[in-house]
Amino acid sequence: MTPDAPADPDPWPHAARTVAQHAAAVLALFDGVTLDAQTVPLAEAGGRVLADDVVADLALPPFANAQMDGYAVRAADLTPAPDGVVILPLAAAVPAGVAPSPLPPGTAAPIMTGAMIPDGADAVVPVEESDPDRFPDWVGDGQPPAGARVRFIAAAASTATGRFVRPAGSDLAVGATAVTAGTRLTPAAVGVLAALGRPDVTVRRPLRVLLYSTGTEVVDPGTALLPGQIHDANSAILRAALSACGADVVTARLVADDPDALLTTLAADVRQAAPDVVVSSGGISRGAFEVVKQALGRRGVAFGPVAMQPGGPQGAGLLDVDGGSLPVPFLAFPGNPVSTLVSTEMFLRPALAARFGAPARPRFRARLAEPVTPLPGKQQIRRGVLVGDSADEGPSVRLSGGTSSHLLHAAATADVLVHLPLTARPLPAGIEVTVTPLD
Ligand SMILES: Nc1nc2c(c(=O)[nH]1)N[C@H]1C(S)=C(S)[C@@H](COP(=O)(O)OP(=O)(O)OC[C@H]3O[C@@H](n4cnc5c(N)ncnc54)[C@H](O)[C@@H]3O)O[C@H]1N2
Ligand code: MOO
Repeated sequence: MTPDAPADPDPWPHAARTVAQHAAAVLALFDGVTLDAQTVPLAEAGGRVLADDVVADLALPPFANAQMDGYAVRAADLTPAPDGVVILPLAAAVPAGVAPSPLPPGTAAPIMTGAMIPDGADAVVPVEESDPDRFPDWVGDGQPPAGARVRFIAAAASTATGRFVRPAGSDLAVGATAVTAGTRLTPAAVGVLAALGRPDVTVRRPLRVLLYSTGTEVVDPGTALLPGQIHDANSAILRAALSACGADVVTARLVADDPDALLTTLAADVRQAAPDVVVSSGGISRGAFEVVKQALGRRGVAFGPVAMQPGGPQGAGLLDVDGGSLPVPFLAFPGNPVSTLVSTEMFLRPALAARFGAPARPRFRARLAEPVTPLPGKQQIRRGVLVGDSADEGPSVRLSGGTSSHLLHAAATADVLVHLPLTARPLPAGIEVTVTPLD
């Protein structure tokens, strides 16, 4: 197969896209991608995206229960003697996990946290408000000896109806939407589904991703380097980021700077692995061996500059490997590792968050700990370490490493991406900038 694209195919219609324009173009690539629903055991559902609303068919809590270890009472029975003390005869103890007998009027039943409130009771007096402030020994066996009584201290007399009672449905009512379709299942959301008694849950299947790291010089970690070779860092970066986004890398390859071979392999992989998106790194700038650009420039993928640093060269489009029958979103990131990392955070993750429920990065403000002069005409994304977070002034950020996109180790020591404003003016220390976490 001979690629029919010239070495440097037409760039974007605009000279350079803005970050927002390219982000919108990347997002639009996913318009035709839908992820079917699949049922998975709840134990495997954390982080997945819920396919359908889950409606509560059980109230949470399912029954009124005690919020404290103490005594189930009728609040109206706590009429104090002149010295403020209340004494009540004791009824059978109520452990958690049983259906108790109704509470005889004028009595108090020892009750444990989570145990069902007996019919007739409407409040719980904590054991600390009895004298002595612990349960009598017989409570472990359940039945009170004849004449057993509890003496409450004066504070207990102010017990109102409902005190330390958790009503049925006070967390979630029957018929309410427990978790909404499209929600990424957090530990708490999985917990709610478990509390509702769901052993499994219907979620969206993961996005299928094909990864291509390009460059004749790039070899797998674990391989001894020959002169001129480097290890493939980009596949590791992309795999980790995609995994955090809930996507599956179905195939990953290292491909040499041979456009014919790349096209042949890519066509076979697209047919076989049926990816939802292909992400490549390298081979897209202005050299003589730009394998991705040369192979795909006339196959639906456009290449050109984005006014961003790092990550200036970009490629994106609907890849056409089979005469248009299998258009697949294709994102071509630049080869420098920090460029791949920043491109992932600026374009891929936001699109996956918007379309498929991947976790979006929160944005927050931090003050520059040092002055910095941005690159004119480009949205510069630096790497930074948060230093100090005063209650009055919020966090500060110190830049980690220089601007160059080969400085991967400096990026690995950073907490955040630092989004410098689009200005050529020097930025003094103390000015606020937007940062996004990098974990
Ligand atoms: N004359 C020009 N040269 C370059 C320009 C330009 O505008 N004019 N842009 C520069 C910028 S900015 C970037 S970024 C790079 C992008 O180049 P490519 O996308 O073509 O990437 P490569 O040339 O293949 O590689 C760049 C660099 O990254 C290393 N690399 C590649 N793949 C990996 C990998 N998987 N793991 C680790 N490192 C990798 C590669 O060895 C190169 O050092 O172009 C500039 N040049
Ligand atoms: O824009 Mo390149 O991505 O700086 O290194």
